[in-house]
Amino acid sequence: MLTPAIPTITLALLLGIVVYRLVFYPILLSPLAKIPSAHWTAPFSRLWILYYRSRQQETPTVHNAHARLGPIVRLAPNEISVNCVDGGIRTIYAGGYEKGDWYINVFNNYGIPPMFSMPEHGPHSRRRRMFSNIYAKSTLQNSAALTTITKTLLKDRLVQRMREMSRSDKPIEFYYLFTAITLDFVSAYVFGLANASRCIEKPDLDRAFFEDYKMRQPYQFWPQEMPILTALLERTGLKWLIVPHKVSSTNNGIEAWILQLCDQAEIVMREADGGKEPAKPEDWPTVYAQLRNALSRDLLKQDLELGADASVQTQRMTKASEMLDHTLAGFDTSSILLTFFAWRLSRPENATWQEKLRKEFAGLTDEFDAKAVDALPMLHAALMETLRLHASIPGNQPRITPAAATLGVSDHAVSGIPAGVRVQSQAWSLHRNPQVFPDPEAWRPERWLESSETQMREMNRWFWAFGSGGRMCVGSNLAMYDMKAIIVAIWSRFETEVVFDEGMTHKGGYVAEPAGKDGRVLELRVTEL
Ligand code: HEM
Repeated sequence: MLTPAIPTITLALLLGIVVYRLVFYPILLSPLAKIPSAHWTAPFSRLWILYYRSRQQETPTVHNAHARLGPIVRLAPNEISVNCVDGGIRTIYAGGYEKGDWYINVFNNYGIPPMFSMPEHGPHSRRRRMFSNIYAKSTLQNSAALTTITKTLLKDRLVQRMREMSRSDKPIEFYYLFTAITLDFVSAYVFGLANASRCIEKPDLDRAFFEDYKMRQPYQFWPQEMPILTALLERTGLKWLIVPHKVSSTNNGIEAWILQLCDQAEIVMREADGGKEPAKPEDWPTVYAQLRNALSRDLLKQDLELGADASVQTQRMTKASEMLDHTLAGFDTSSILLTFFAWRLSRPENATWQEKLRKEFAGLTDEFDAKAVDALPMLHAALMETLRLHASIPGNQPRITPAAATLGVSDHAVSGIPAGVRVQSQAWSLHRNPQVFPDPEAWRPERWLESSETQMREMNRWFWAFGSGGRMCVGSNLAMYDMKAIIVAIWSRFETEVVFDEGMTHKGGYVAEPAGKDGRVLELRVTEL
């Protein structure tokens, strides 16, 4: 008599637990239940936000949710977005919330995480300290090698290339021009000028590489948001159902290329170990060398644990993983930003800004004096305004809450948020707060020149193009250095006007390149002055 009742009771109990866990708790009892939901399904399902993530439309969708519901919104049962400084980015990012698995599921080059995706503080900050000196503003501005790199790349290569192109009377596609020059630039600092890419001299090849590189982006959704399903399909040989083979072969190609650049840099270093420094300082692989020397101090310890050969191989791949990240992060972000800068500057309504900048550049006694370029107020204002409206990483930067977190603006703060909640902020929304940036959709560099001291302080607190805290962009000074140098080189010699700009809206994902239309992005007519 008792036997049939036991499975029924067990089933009822299990059902009860499932209903409690998936419905009652998240909708009514969870501390997150106090947070307004971006969609009515958000308290019990991730499907709504996953849909927008899969279509690279998360950034505008979350932005609209904040505009409707305020600075803290719930995106899914265990996910929230926060759009404020106090109780928001200061608590989460300056407060050192950890990164979780979202980054490592994609940024795991050669199966080894670079510092960008390291989930934990300890290893991350050890690695990060290795780079603080070579990316410091004063190091960059005082580096004779970097000055030579800048002159060679801009004066000898970029300007020459633009001269040839402008003579043909055809408009120039600026997005691909910028991907080429920024890749050449960052790879020259990382690997040395002689070993760096030379894309600006062969832009068609660069375009093919870059299109392949970008083609991978929409597929990052799967490992990042659905890691278990992706791993399962990978194990059963069915991953091609969600990620085409071409994505893996492109990834392998990029990894092979960076490994080759690392091996070339290693030869330079070994020669230097043997007393033969490169004849030209600009050929020194600055970033590679820094990491190599710092890591080699750990080598002895690893030798004991792994055996000498295995540890040499691990170090080789560790260096390649880190260098791949710096090279790709460096050129992708800067080229997006420069493209939006060129667009804004070349539009008829901003013609006066082109004039103002040209006048400012004419006052330079040496266009390659990095300190003087950095101090130009109009250039700085125009770049800051472009970073505000067109941040290259405007999308969510997820972190994981510690236990008993409190988030949100003081009188509406939500406390008792449990550990393990995915929390994120986005530059797109922080940069469009009308109280801080009046008329937020307008490109008005004047706001960085004419605002009161109090207003300027507030603008700087909300400015988040490079993130903040211990995980803030390590290359922000290099980015400002190379973008400013490129702008001066171009607009002190050429005038630009828009021919085609129908593609100049942002994609809505984590990295937000221009959407483009029919393979065209931003075509400008260029006239040499
Ligand atoms: C306009 C140019 C750039 C922008 C807007 C930008 C933006 C950012 C942002 C927002 C982050 C934090 C991302 C997150 O936590 O999800 C980041 C991190 C990073 N960026 Fe940049 N970046 C730029 C240029 C560069 C350059 C030139 C380099 C070259 C070295 C670089 C290397 C890195 C690295 C290695 C990290 C990870 C830092 C860490 O985890 O400690 N970035 N960047």
